[in-house]
Amino acid sequence: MEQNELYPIFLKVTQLEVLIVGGGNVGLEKLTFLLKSSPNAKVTVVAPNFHQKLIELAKNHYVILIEDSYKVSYLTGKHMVIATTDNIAVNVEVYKDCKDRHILVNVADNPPYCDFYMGGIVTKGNIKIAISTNGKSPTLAKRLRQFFEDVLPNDIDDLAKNLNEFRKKIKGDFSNKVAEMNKLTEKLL
Ligand SMILES: C[C@@]1(CC(=O)O)C2=NC(=C\c3[nH]c(c(CCC(=O)O)c3CC(=O)O)Cc3[nH]c(c(CC(=O)O)c3CCC(=O)O)/C=C3\N/C(=C\2)[C@@H](CCC(=O)O)[C@]3(C)CC(=O)O)/[C@H]1CCC(=O)O
Ligand SMILES: NC(=O)c1ccc[n+]([C@@H]2O[C@H](COP(=O)([O-])OP(=O)(O)OC[C@H]3O[C@@H](n4cnc5c(N)ncnc54)[C@H](O)[C@@H]3O)[C@@H](O)[C@H]2O)c1
Repeated sequence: MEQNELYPIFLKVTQLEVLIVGGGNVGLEKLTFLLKSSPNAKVTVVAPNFHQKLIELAKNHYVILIEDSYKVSYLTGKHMVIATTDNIAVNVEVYKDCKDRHILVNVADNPPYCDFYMGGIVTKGNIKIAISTNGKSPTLAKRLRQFFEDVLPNDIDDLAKNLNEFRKKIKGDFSNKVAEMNKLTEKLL
């Protein structure tokens, strides 16, 4: 069976600088899901025109809008870039500029021009699940996200917090804590 070899990491986007190039439908979609997962993410969006809903969304978050066409200088200080313009040549230019500077880049909806994919994301308090279909079906990623949002109980967060409290109370060294935590959670599955 073909295996998904992508390596998921959970980025602290409050202490990273994210740039979105293009502010249309796709830019809005990517920003919406980024902020749904990470409402305090620091994001800059550069485009000559912005979708009205993107302007509204930016107002309530740490999002800076720059009304301009893409220029390489906008990459300065950025860790991660998502290109969403309707101009393929511009998206490829962004991709190449980022590769030259070792900046992680995603050309939305264009898998060969992605260092990383955006995933379907489920958040319940401290618990977060990220879903990838290896780029095979974004629609399936969306459906799986909806499924897990529905079936994961809201009090899963209480469980995480209680286990955190319990761990603090266990006496002994690290290996003793591991053994106690495993014994307590044995029946969870
Ligand atoms: C998960 C999600 C996250 C997000 O966007 O933040 C996401 N796409 C979402 C929705 C969605 N996007 C599209 C449709 C219509 C489906 C269709 O047309 O078939 C729908 C469904 C809908 O809207 O209902 C269009 C589309 N997307 C890609 C292609 C190209 C291709 O498939 O080859 C095309 C066709 C473009 C064209 O026709 O030209 C590619 C990518 N989209 C990814 C992520 C990455 C793979 C993730 C994975 O591994 O599964 C990847 C590879 C790169 C990337 O963009 O990072 C978000 C759901 C969020 C949620 O609901 O939770
Ligand atoms: N709309 C969709 O759901 C969808 C789905 C799949 C693929 N696509 C493709 O994705 C691309 C973008 O689609 P869209 O619907 O977001 O388009 P759009 O027209 O809504 O938005 C394009 C955005 O890119 C900006 N832009 C154009 N040139 C730029 C430049 N030089 N620098 C910075 N920003 C620039 C525009 O100002 C605008 O904000 C298109 O190529 C489209 O074919 C769209």
